[in-house]
Amino acid sequence: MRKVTTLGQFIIEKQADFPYAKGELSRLLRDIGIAAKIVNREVNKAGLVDILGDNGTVNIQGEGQKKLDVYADEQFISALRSGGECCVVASEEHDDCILIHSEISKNAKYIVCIDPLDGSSNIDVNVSVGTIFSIYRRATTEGTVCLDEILQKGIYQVAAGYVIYGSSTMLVYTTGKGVNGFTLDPSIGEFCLSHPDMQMPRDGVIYSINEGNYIKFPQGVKDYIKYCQVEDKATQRPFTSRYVGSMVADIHRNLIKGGIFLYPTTSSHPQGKLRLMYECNPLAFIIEQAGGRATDGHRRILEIQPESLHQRTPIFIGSTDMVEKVEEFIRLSAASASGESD
Ligand SMILES: O=P(O)(O)OC[C@H]1O[C@](O)(COP(=O)(O)O)[C@@H](O)[C@@H]1O
Ligand SMILES: [Mg+2]
Ligand SMILES: [Mg+2]
Repeated sequence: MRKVTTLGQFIIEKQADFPYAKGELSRLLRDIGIAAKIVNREVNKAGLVDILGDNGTVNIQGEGQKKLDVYADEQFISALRSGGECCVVASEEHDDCILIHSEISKNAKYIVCIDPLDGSSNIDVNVSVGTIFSIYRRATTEGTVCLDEILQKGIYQVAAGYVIYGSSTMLVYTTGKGVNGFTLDPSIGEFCLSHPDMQMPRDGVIYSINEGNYIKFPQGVKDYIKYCQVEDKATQRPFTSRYVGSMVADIHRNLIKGGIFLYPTTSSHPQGKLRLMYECNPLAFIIEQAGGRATDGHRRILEIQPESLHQRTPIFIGSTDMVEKVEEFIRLSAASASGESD
């Protein structure tokens, strides 16, 4: 009989890894798990409840909000508000951060940055979507939290994770001591440990990029895509192109099978499309903890100093050998471009 370890049990067990832990982070992760179950319940029957389609509102990114974006946002914020361990939330769906003022959270020291529903373009077509979260700790609980305390480099995350609402629903997270995956067992309503100590293969044969933007990509990225498509048995090329269009789903597949996900700058997104605080930092923390690599083409995503809540960054994330290869192409193309100008 397979031993069942629920997320709650696992979190408590792992608390021992942190001698000074008082259970606050454990309770915060518990609250996120609860909201994920509620969102999962609606996602699973999305066509039967009024949760598909546009919400008729636009977020600060200028993107039309889907009903499920707003619903998921409300569920996570309400769970964090009633849990008492979170003092502020920075969400993709809100221009400014949301201060949590309540009696139970007056000593709360955790900052949560969240993409409540990732892969919005896939909601209405029953393709995997997700939730991404990143957690920081305040240095003090004195006074009201200010923006500088939120705009911390990714290296200072105390935990990060994602939920994938796919053929099964999983929650994958790290607290800086490895990556573990839990699958929701609907029959007991619990996330159960199914993927202990996840390790990302050092190399892979899957590349994941929206090639529809090809002409808008920097030369180094175009060269890398050509490299992936060349016939070469020794290096198992041509590689396989896979792109779900939900970052969580593309990253999760590559975490298990090996591969690289690329979202470079494009002429329509000169800073890149994906958001540093609640998409790139948390997924970079997970992938690095699983033995992979995550950069903006030049430096670690986790070393980028954030300047604003919704700032974007180019991202190259996945199996270390593959990310190093695309960085090499980016360097070479920059070198030859500068060589041209001399
Ligand atoms: O349609 P594109 O330009 O390929 O972008 C897809 C990317 O945009 C996203 O949908 C952005 O995330 P949101 O859905 O949370 O806004 C990512 O999940 C995905 O990787
Ligand atoms: Mg997203
Ligand atoms: Mg989103």
